[in-house]
Amino acid sequence: DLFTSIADMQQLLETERNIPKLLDKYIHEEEERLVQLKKLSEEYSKKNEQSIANGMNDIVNPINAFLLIKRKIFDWKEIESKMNANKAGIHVSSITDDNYGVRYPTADDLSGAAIGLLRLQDTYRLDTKDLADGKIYQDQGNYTFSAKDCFEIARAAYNEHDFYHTVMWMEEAKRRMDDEEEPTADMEDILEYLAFALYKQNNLKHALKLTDELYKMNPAHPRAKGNIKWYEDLLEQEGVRRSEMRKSIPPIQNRRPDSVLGNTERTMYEALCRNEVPVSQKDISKLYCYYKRDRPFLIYAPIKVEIKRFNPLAVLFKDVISDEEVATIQELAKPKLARATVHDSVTGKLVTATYRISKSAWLKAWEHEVVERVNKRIDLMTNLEMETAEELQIANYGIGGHYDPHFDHAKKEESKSFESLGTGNRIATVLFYMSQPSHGGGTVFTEVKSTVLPTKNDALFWYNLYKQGDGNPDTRHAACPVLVGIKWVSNKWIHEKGNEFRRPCGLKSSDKERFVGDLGIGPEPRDAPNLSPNLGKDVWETI
Ligand SMILES: O=C(O)CCC(=O)C(=O)O
Ligand SMILES: [Fe+2]
Repeated sequence: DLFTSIADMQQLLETERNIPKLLDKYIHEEEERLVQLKKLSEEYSKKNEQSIANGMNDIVNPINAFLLIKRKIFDWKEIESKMNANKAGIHVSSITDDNYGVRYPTADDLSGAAIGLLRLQDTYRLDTKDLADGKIYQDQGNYTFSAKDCFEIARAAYNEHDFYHTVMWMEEAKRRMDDEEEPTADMEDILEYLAFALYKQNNLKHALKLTDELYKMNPAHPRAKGNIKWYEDLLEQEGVRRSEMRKSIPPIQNRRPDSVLGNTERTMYEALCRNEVPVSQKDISKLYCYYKRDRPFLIYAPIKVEIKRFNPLAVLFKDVISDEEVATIQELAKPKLARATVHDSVTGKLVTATYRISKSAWLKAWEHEVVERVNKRIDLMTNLEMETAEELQIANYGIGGHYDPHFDHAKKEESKSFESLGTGNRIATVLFYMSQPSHGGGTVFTEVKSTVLPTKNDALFWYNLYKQGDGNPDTRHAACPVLVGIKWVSNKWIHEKGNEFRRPCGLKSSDKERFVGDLGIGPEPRDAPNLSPNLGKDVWETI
């Protein structure tokens, strides 16, 4: 599953660069082999001339006949092995082998990329023709789709029983075919698939019309005639008279399936991803920024905090990871990137799922000083315990890569999820943005309707659990599919254990912080320098 990460795609480009070299080597070897074969052929024809000159003598004499047969066998063996000694296999496998840096894409990768593209189309409401013209919003790409490309996308949808997109893309393939001087796709295939998808949408008359067209185009088509009869029979069963079957044909009405349209969370997720959900001025007016200075180290190097929303509190730590640190972390993660997994809520085991498409890797503090440094910084940012936190997780999202709405914490009924860690539930999440995709890839909160667009070098933070310990359902969130650009993030999931004094318990779910590090005893940083009461009163004067 190459399509799950951009990092792998970049490696694929590297591999691509090696292909001409490899081809040249192969051609050279083949040329040598052909020279040898040519020599053999010349020797052979010389021998032939001789036996013709000898005439019947060679055959009627038993000794000669024996020698002739023997020679033929051995001569031929040599020729045969030279002919078969084509080294293509070795060269091909060196490109397609898993161990050649990166796996070469397969048909599955192509359909995965196609499905990713369809997800983008739905989420960002992209027009099929625009997309096929290589246009995404204002960005005009360098490439356009041929009829065949559209056909392949439609076929990927068809294989997923997604007839809504099958119709959309087969129609586009058909339109493009009409404009192509040298047709890239097969109109008969398009018509057959399109007809079947329309039948699945209960548009039988239109399916019949297209199949009639197919039959007219090629009366010898292996299935056209049978399909016509099949569609006619189905129409008959619906009570349509034969004389009516080809009249008042309904137009193609391609609506997104109700299963999607009726899903309010999905609809909200997509609207948030498009950043279309307005936030009230009243809510915005309560937000503010402050310098976090409540730790001795931070008095000299305060952290800039931007409160993004309250209830649940979500903040953005500004400029908390440098470009160099990001680059180091990416390099450390690249060789380890593997398709992201999720906890199976029943077994607690890690499994892959279509609702989370990205590649991820875990980095341990001892692997590099940068990782250790970042972990220490998270302590300063959040005031929470790092000993019991999970290792740093690095994620890289590819075409259409996303993570559907979910909770980071385990719900009550999922008690197994973090059992093996023995550190309790995920009390809070830190999400570093290590790149800035130019379109899409936001982090959205579906219950409280907030969108946060990634800003490189910043880290988003929120508490998943109430101070009282229960999971906060308002933290439900998702990663929007990346539309244009690359999305790299790092996650740090902080656990309950060890935070008993760092984040003291509350009694009710309404007991909550107003800002990060709020112990309920100091003034709010909006009104006062954010100095910890534990630092002593005269600290401010000393700096
Ligand atoms: O990448 C994002 O924006 C969010 C990722 C996320 O929610 C997760 O990995 O749990
Ligand atoms: Fe998450």
